[in-house]
Amino acid sequence: MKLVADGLGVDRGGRMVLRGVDFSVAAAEALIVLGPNGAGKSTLLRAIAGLVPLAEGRVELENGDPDAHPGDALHLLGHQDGVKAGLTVRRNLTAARDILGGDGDPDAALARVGLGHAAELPGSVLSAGQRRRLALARLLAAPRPVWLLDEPTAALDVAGQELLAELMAEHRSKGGLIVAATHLELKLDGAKRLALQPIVAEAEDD
Ligand SMILES: Nc1ncnc2c1ncn2[C@@H]1O[C@H](COP(=O)(O)OP(=O)(O)OP(=O)(O)O)[C@@H](O)[C@H]1O
Repeated sequence: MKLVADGLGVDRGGRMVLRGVDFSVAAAEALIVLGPNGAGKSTLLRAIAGLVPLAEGRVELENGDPDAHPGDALHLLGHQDGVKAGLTVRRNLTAARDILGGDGDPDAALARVGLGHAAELPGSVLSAGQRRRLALARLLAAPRPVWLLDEPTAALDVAGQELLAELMAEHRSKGGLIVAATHLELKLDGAKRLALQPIVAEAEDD
């Protein structure tokens, strides 16, 4: 399994925000996407997930399950944690597993991210860091090989960042691959790097 982008370009609102993006990430590898605000990191993850169309180039999951839609092979953990406020923490996970498929154990996932004590609480009472931990638990409850992580350390305390590093290492050791967008350093041993810069509007020719 390999995630490959070749000459990828994306237009948002009539302006190219990504152009000529090339990368290749194989099973057990990771790619860190770096860049300042507005460089197109989130857009790239959404383009990989098929949530925004490509204006140029291609991105494909090679040697994945030929019968599966590429979107079924990935998780996109975005800025929004996707926590349903009216559901309990456990129900948040079981609902996600029902929708996404998979055979992960929700209670084991909650214990792993340090939310075992909160299983019966409504999602609405979780703190920002707990919401992010619940989003990480979703990666465990509905296992998928490709993790697309957008600023995954956001709201996590030091212990939470250690936990994230462990989960990412375990995922790779099981043959998963990771693309993570960040402003900051991430603990991802041997990761490839892709540096994005905002595309400055080109001067118009008269
Ligand atoms: N729906 C949209 N319509 C028009 N422009 C958009 C849209 N979504 C994003 N953009 C623009 O695309 C560019 C890249 O945005 P993106 O959110 O991908 O950057 P980012 O690198 O993730 O930034 P940050 O570090 O601030 O999260 C920005 O200039 C943004 O204004």
